[in-house]
Amino acid sequence: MARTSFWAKYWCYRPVDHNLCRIVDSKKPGTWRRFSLRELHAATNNFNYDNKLGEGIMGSVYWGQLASGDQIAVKRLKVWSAKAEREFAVEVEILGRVRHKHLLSLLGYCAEGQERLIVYEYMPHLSLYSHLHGHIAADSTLNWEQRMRIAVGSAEGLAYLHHYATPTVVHRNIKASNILLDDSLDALVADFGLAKLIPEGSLPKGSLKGISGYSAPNLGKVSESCDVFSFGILLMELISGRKPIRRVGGEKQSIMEWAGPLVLDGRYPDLVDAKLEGKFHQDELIRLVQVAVLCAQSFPEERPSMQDVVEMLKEGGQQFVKPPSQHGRDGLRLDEPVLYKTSTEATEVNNIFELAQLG
Ligand SMILES: Nc1ncnc2c1ncn2[C@@H]1O[C@H](COP(=O)(O)OP(=O)(O)OP(=O)(O)O)[C@@H](O)[C@H]1O
Repeated sequence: MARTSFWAKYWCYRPVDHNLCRIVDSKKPGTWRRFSLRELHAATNNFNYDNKLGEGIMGSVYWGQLASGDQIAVKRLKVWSAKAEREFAVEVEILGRVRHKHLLSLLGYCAEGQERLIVYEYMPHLSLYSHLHGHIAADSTLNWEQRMRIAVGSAEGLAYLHHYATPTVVHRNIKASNILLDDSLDALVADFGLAKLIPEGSLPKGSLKGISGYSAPNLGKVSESCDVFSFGILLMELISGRKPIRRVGGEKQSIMEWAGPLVLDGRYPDLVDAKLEGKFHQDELIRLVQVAVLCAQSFPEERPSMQDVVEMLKEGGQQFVKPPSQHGRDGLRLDEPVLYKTSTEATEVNNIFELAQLG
């Protein structure tokens, strides 16, 4: 079967959305600078265990407070490229220049002796992971509107990295713990581009390839489409409140394996996190589910670009995936969505679909 093409055909005739180019202003520009090790020791109480926010594959993150009173998060890299201080600084400075309101910007770095540290603004509302599955999950109910804003915001951040940053950046590690939430619970994509600082072979095999359930099945070259796949998983996680991988009867089940039959039966409301107690926006639910399914397709060339994703998430009224009731449960695989090319056709089906499935 010939692959690709829908996106090429559909999107190449669309006017360019210049909004994406315009949203480059950061909420807080922050002042980029080099920190001394001494200053960071003082800020984090000597990297005290009590200050530790968590640990990832590249190192531990500590909460700290500068003499100015500003709160920071300091990532202390445990594995770093043998690059000289100067080279490290150059690479981090490139990342530091990437500024967007939905990207967690770097405030600076420290490279002294054996230490390599990266300094970020501290996000008191922590990560999406903490809200959905972590230690604050029991007390947190992100409502539908907040989830929708997180979906659109993180898509915009990622689209900026893929399409407008100079140089463009493939994130490589999109997941709920790398989506941080600001004071208004808006999303900031964190940790972008850091994988570049890690030398080949210094991490356990597969650690960046997402043992956690976010990684695309297509092996080989890391590209933007791998981020798009992970973003699809993230969307389904945001809708359902489920982890990307669960153990069911001793077997691992991916979130898409769980969601697939529900999507095929058109039971979209059954995908929604029970914590929302049925309070969600039906049209937006359809949009989120369909975009999630499109992003998580097996074949990378069939996935939309992040720019397309932003437009689809923001635009109401159009359906991009033929509803399952139109071609039968056995006829549709998640990696073979049937796509509509005209909005009229889509609208008609959408109406039938809404009446039949959600009415
Ligand atoms: N600026 C920040 N403000 C608040 N919490 C943060 C900040 N940066 C990171 N964290 C939290 O610190 C913890 C560790 O982050 P880290 O990025 O090291 O690991 P991770 O995201 O869990 O995994 P990975 O290493 O694969 O990215 C995570 O829970 C993350 O959400």
